[in-house]
Amino acid sequence: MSAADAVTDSLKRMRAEFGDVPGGRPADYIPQLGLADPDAFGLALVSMDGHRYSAGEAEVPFTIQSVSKPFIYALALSVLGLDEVSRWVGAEPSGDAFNAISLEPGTGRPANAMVNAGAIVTTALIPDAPDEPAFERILHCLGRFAGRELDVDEEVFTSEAMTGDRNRALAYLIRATGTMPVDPVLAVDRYFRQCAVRVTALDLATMAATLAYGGVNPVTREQVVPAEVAARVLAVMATCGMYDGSGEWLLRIGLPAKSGVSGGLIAVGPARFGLATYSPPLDTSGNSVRGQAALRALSERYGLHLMLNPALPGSTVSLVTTADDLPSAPSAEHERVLHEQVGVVAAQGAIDFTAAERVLYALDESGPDGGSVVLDLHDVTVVDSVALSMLHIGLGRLSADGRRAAVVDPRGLLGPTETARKGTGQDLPRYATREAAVEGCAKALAGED
Ligand SMILES: NC(=O)CC[C@H](N)C(=O)O
Repeated sequence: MSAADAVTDSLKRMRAEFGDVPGGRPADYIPQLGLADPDAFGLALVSMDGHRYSAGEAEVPFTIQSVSKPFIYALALSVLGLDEVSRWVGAEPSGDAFNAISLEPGTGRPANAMVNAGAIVTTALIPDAPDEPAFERILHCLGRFAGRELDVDEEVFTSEAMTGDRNRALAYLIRATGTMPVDPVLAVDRYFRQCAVRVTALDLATMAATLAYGGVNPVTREQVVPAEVAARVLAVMATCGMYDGSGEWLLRIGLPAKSGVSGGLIAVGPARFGLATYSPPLDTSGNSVRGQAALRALSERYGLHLMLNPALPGSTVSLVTTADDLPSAPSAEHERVLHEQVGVVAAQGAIDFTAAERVLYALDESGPDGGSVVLDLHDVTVVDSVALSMLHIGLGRLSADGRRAAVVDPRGLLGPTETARKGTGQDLPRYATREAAVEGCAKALAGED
């Protein structure tokens, strides 16, 4: 037993609670999928630290089917860029079933890359690399998202190839509108292979977590796609990932998601977690019945809705002071200066745009006008590039207003002094400890007095 088993326990509870939700049946239009065990039910969660939790049949292999679509869209965006991909595939919810003929009037572009029409085109857009044919590239990309080498279930592939006339027809129709980059037969063959790649719920949760973590696989730590690509894929998943049920899903569950006809389902909590379920019985839209029920309950009970972001007061600035908590000074005069004129702002954790605004506001509130302020970054773990330039500009403005600033920056988070100088127009004194910084400010003030 370990403390983190509490997370596993909640997945197990979901499995017990929703394991016999009735309704739905495994897809059988691909005959091989009809053989799936309808009672298999696996759940998995992967955190941004790469911690993996699972319950039930989370390591039972099944074919990825449409859950591959966001990842191949990610590959296409990384290789070709958004503008080029958008010439071929749109990003509007189709409001139609996954296998609908949803082509944009006028251009003939498929509505989005999450429905079959758009996914077939997206797959067809992936070019051969000098050392890797297109399908190998697709397979490797899926494997990097999953953090292990994946393979193709040849039986499912053959089963779909023999019965997939609707997708073949779709591909021909797209070619007729002029938006199919390769031969339709080749495109569909590659797409069927991609759909037949074998994964487990744990793999899918890792793949979802990679999208959540800005394109970095949190288990292997590999940057699989750039952060901007991951963000765009999540945007399309949020609006189009659940086919004609996408709006309702975003409304109620509030997580970018993608389902597949073999019973896989992923949901992404950006910067928080990747979730996946596997349960073959599907509703009429082609989404896993139990998977949806479990994810809905998880989202509601644990407050995971994307738009539900209660701000955490006190999470960035841990101290704003003008006089308290300062070390005693060697002389009475020194102490007076210290207490009256040196403020301290201590920040903690990761500093992004939102956190930087809090820090800058606290700097203004701290200390008297004309006094000094010490910005203590000792407990700050990371400053992103946006926050970095905000801090430099803010500190520069302080000194332009006649307030002396010093920073406690033992790990050099504000960058080399030269960079800081360029940003702030001043030589910002750096100290290793808060005591030294306060002392330094007080001495400087006393010297000026
Ligand atoms: N929604 C899905 O998972 C569909 C994938 C399946 N291979 C098809 O094209 O029909």
